[in-house]
Amino acid sequence: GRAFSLVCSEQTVCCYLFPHRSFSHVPSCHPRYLLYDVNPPEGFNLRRDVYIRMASLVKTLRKEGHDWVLVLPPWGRLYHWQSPNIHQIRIPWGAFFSLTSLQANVPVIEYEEFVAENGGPFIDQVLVLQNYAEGWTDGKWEEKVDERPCIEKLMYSKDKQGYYRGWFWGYEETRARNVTCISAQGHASIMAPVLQRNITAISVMLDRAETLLHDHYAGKDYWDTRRSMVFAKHLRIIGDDFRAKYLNSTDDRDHTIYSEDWTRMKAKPGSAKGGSYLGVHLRRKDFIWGHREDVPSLKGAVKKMRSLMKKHKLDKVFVATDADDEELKELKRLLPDMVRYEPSAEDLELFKDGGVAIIDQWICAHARFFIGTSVSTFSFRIHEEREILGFDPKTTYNRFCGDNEKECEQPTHWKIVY
Ligand SMILES: C[C@@H]1O[C@H](OP(=O)(O)OP(=O)(O)OC[C@H]2O[C@@H](n3cnc4c(=O)[nH]c(N)nc43)[C@H](O)[C@@H]2O)[C@@H](O)[C@H](O)[C@@H]1O
Repeated sequence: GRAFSLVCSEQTVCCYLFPHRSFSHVPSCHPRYLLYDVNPPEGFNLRRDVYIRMASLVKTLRKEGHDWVLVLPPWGRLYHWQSPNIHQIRIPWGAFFSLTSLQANVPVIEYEEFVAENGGPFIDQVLVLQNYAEGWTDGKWEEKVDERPCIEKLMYSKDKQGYYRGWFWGYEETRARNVTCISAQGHASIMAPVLQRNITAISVMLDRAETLLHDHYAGKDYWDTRRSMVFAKHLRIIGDDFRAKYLNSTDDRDHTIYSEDWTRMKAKPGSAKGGSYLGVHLRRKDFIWGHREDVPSLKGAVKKMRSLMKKHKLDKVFVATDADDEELKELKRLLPDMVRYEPSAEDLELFKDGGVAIIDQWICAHARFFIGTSVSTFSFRIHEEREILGFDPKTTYNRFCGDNEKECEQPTHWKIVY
């Protein structure tokens, strides 16, 4: 009321007295926190894509002069991370990515830092994003966002104290003060006015954040964020050692010098030569269960690998795959000379399934020639990594074709915008 307005006429006094409140008539005392989560079945590499959308939203909010910080959603409970007996929840981003690199793009903090700064595990407002129940009106696409009744059953429930409990990345003590549903159709930054209007909430979480589209796919902002997603150094070292030991590949020899500081990394397209091996990402499991037309049989894939090795005069092949034991046995029989990164039990425990996936991606990214799997985001992230390293696009944007696929369209080349 009026008393507040009088005391709070100056920002310093106001923030000292009421550190956790925002006021419309003075600049915010506190940064505001944007948290987010993604639909549970989505995998690691699609989640990396959603991060780019959220970073873009935070940039938009900050451009408008508001102090927002992005809170990194801890990794865990991923459907594809099935290695038994290892603890795979509440994994901080620092286990997989270089935090200083991320921070050079947009202010980010780990979830546990948020809890410490925020004075407890409370999220003021959860907005569950959903589509419009009525679909597109008149079949016309338009950007819009509105508070609407929840279409699906809420994954949050109210406790006795009136707080909402939910998954919250495996942090059982985390609670939300309020949960509402929002129908949203459009790019990530359509949320900016909604977040700004809702001025009393210091922390806002967008659930089902994948509902929002990229602000500008493959534009400068996209690439800045993508380039800032530098893999954690301890994982790159494992990948580099493996390359040197089993694939005779080093950065000096193969012209893949990497700068820790991504803002200085600007390799000329075609400058990278890559190690003298064929890099392969062969996605199996849920990609073959549906008998998809664009995914090859093991026999078909091996035939293609052999022909590429011959064509590019490569005597080694490195294979990254999520094939199950039975398929792996078959693959070893068909391709006895393939090289794979197979972590020891200790390494798996240390790096987890996510770290092992990154090591596989890093090794594929340094191959002289790469071939991946149709529409797999795992393969797409390798394309981007190779683009950053400066490979000729011809050696990167390749995918396997299904055994009976008629029109086997190859992946699109997305050039970096610096
Ligand atoms: C059908 C869709 O497929 C999408 O998968 P897709 O884009 O390939 O790629 P991702 O979103 O990364 O999900 C696939 C996951 O499977 C494991 N995986 C796949 N290939 C490899 C590999 O070569 N090496 C290692 N170490 N691990 C691999 C890894 O955990 C990876 O994150 C999913 O994101 C969606 O949830 C959905 O299931």
